[in-house]
Amino acid sequence: MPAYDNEGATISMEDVRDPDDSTLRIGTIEEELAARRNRMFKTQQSTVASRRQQAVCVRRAHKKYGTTKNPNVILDGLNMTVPKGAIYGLLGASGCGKTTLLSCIVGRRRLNSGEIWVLGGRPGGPGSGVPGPRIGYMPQETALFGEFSIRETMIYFGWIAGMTTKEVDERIDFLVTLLQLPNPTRQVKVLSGGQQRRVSLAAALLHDPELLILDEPTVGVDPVLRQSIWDHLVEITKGGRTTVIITTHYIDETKQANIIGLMRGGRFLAEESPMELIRRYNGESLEDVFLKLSVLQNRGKRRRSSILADVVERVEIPAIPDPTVDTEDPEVGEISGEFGDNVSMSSKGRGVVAEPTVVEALPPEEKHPRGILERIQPMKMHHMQALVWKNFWSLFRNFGLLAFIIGLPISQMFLFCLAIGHYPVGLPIAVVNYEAGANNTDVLCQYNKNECPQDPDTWEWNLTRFSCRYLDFLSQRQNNLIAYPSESIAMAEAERGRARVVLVFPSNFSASLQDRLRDPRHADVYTIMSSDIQAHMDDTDKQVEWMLNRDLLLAFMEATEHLSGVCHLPGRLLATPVYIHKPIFGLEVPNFTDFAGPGVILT
Ligand SMILES: Nc1ncnc2c1ncn2[C@@H]1O[C@H](COP(=O)(O)OP(=O)(O)OP(=O)(O)O)[C@@H](O)[C@H]1O
Repeated sequence: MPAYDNEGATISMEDVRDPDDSTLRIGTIEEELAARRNRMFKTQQSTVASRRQQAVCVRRAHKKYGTTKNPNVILDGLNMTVPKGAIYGLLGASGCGKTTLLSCIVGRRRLNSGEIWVLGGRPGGPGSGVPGPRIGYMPQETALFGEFSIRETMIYFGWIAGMTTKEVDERIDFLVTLLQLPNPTRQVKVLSGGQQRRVSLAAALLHDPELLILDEPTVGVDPVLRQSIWDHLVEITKGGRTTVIITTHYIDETKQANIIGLMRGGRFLAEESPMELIRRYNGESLEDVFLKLSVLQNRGKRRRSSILADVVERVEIPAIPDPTVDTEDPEVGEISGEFGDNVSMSSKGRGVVAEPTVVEALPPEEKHPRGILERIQPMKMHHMQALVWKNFWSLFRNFGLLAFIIGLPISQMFLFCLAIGHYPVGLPIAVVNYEAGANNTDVLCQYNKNECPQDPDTWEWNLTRFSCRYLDFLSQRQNNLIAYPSESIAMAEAERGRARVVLVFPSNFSASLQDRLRDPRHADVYTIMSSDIQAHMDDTDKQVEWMLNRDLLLAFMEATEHLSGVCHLPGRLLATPVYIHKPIFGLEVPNFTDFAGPGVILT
């Protein structure tokens, strides 16, 4: 009785091999295919070890694009088995998902569910060599650097694969001859599209990988060259070390493949040797076979029932419900007979001709303990070397980009030093000086600068117009003082952005200040309030606000020091009792450009 996995797939012939029996040799691909045909319905147990023996083994692959509500299902439970040493032709209509499948195999995309084993490991997993020098991948879209010559391109990819420059040079001559490439000194960007694709193919062949994955390598290639490419593929797979998976739209050229997988509707219609397919379906060509199988699939006939009805006892098996499949759609739910697993079936297995099933789950996935170093995968030296070399030359040869990269920070620094960080001068300061009189339009009002307002006999103070003294010193720091007759007008102007600060001096400012200093114990709130200069700051620019604030305080200190001077009193008598010495480091007058420059350069 055959063993089926939980989608009803029987287990492949290679899976039945004892994984521990290392003496068991895989024969030629033809022998293997014949053996599989004979064992098509034999009970076999699939093991991880047996899957890892294949070059590529895909099991129950599901891949969809789009949203959950509107999914575009590309791979729908696909199984694929590529034995080592085979040329595997992957065929299918445009858009059926060949590239998607290949990019999952090389680890560029991930399946939504299912298993992929490549050269015994999981793509991207530890020890798989995928991605890495064990595989050579020629993508559909070339990934070449236009500024490089053909030789430099080969050196870059050779270094990535761990080759030395000497080894690359030795290989270039052979590849140039094989693929009829132009002179290796020619720049890639001046090559034709077909020539560029051949350079891309050369890059994949360069390091003689164990697994070659070629996505339409013969597009735009003339028939003679196409033949020599195929001859080369046949040659390199002869020894059994190299495996090739190749997609093409020229169906008949895959006659030289050992196995072809005909892909349609997210699954394989067949996975067989080309000659056997032609014989079995009595087709004139592979194209003919593909057409017949497509018609069968469209009719809703299961390949297994239609092809193998004559060899299998007809037994009805219950369907395995699969919520992802629309049971009303006759296009979906075909059996996709994989040669590796022989037959798999979907949820629409209702009424399928098959033997009774024993549903077995896939073997558990191998768990690799991964250390932190393994997880972050530090870059290898030869990768670093190749990347630095590539980036250096591609920059060096692209003068516009180089000029931009060097010129941008220089011009940024230049503009920064020109425009930002200077000491802010000429800031508009609105002054409402009620002490000088509401009608006073002269912001620098009159006062006796060198006369001491202290009686020399009684030492009584008679402080007047101290606001004018203060404004005099402030104007030496900020020279754009504008007088306004009232606080409301000045505030309105500041709100329109015409003043950075509004200074208001109460009408009895000097007298109150004098009272406050002379007899602080009896100074009431009114006296204290009216002896303050009221300042309303525009705080949108913190740096400017900070410097302006500093000027307002320093001007007050200078005015009081001057007053102490003319009265022959100690200079700091009226100053704030905190003495700021010269800075230990930095400048006494701060320079914002010096302070912010390093940050801007780093940015
Ligand atoms: N990144 C993506 N996002 C959404 N849909 C995608 C994406 N890549 C491919 N598809 C769709 O998946 C389907 C299969 O694309 P894929 O490129 O795998 O087909 P293909 O068989 O390689 O086609 P061709 O032979 O023309 O190269 C297409 O319908 C395509 O539009």
